[in-house]
Amino acid sequence: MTHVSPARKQSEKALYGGTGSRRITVRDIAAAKERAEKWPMLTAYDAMTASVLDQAGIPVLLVGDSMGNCHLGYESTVPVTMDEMTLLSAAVVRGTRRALVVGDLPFGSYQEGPVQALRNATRLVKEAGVGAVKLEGGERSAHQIELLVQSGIPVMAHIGLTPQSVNAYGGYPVQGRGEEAAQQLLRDAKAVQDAGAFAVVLELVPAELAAEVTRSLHIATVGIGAGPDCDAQVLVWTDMAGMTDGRVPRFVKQYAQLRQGLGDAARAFAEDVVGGAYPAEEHSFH
Ligand SMILES: Nc1nc(=O)c2c([nH]1)NC[C@@H]1CN(c3ccc(C(=O)N[C@@H](CCC(=O)O)C(=O)O)cc3)CN21
Ligand SMILES: CC(C)C(=O)C(=O)O
Ligand SMILES: [Mg+2]
Repeated sequence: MTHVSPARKQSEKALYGGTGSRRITVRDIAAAKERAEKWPMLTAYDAMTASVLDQAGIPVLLVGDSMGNCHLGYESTVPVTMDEMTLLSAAVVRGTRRALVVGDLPFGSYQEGPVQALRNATRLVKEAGVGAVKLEGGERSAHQIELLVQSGIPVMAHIGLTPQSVNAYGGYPVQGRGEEAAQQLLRDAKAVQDAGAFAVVLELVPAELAAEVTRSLHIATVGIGAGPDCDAQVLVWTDMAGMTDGRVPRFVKQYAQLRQGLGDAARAFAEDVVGGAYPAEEHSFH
């Protein structure tokens, strides 16, 4: 007879602040919605940063295609490839023990249709070890979401502002303003829920509309620039920690000034080397 230990049966008490050492799953996300419990999500692009965020108790880490502009030096998320996503997603999985790691499907990796989406999502699950994937689009991506979910791959959807369409928008404008756009957002939200998504990112939509979507869905909403009433909130980690160079979007709150701190450390090291203060006796061997 199979013995199921109490530890294994025990479900996660809270997504943030929970004590469980096993990895968070999409079932824990569903349970948090039942408890009306809010939770945080951050992006991560490498094992070291991911380990810091994991040890801080962040329950869900997104290997965002924002790696394009935040980590790889591209202008936007558009050039990011499946090879890049797979490499960095594997690093984030290796750097974490508890967080659910979600991998973004990059531009061009799912737009051809459900079969292409399944091929690329399967690669992220098998080669990188992610627990779920994310893709952009509401009604327009419902068939992709359906096949992935039917195939056993949990999907986080992403509606409102979908940054992979930056060339069509001509920028990053707020979405869902006006009655017609609001109705479309509600249809998109219902479509991804019906397709089987376990959560949906709402990006850059009016707070009142995001609250209405959150009330009308049984899956979790994850807001970014979508007001305070979503079930969860996500930020790009470099924005949140003050590491991003230059202007950050209005919805960002900076909780540290790592860019300043790292620059200060580099300048102090450089001055010590130039002035002969480093290495000192305690750093030397005889
Ligand atoms: N560092 C970073 N942070 C992000 O949040 C992010 C990325 N990169 N790359 C991918 C997308 C692009 N995102 C963006 C980029 C710019 C704005 C922005 O500046 N929006 C205007 C609103 C304009 C309006 O009022 O219509 C703003 O002032 O916030 C928003 C989201 C969100 N994502
Ligand atoms: C901002 C989040 C939702 C994202 O898609 C990303 O970082 O790529
Ligand atoms: Mg993304």
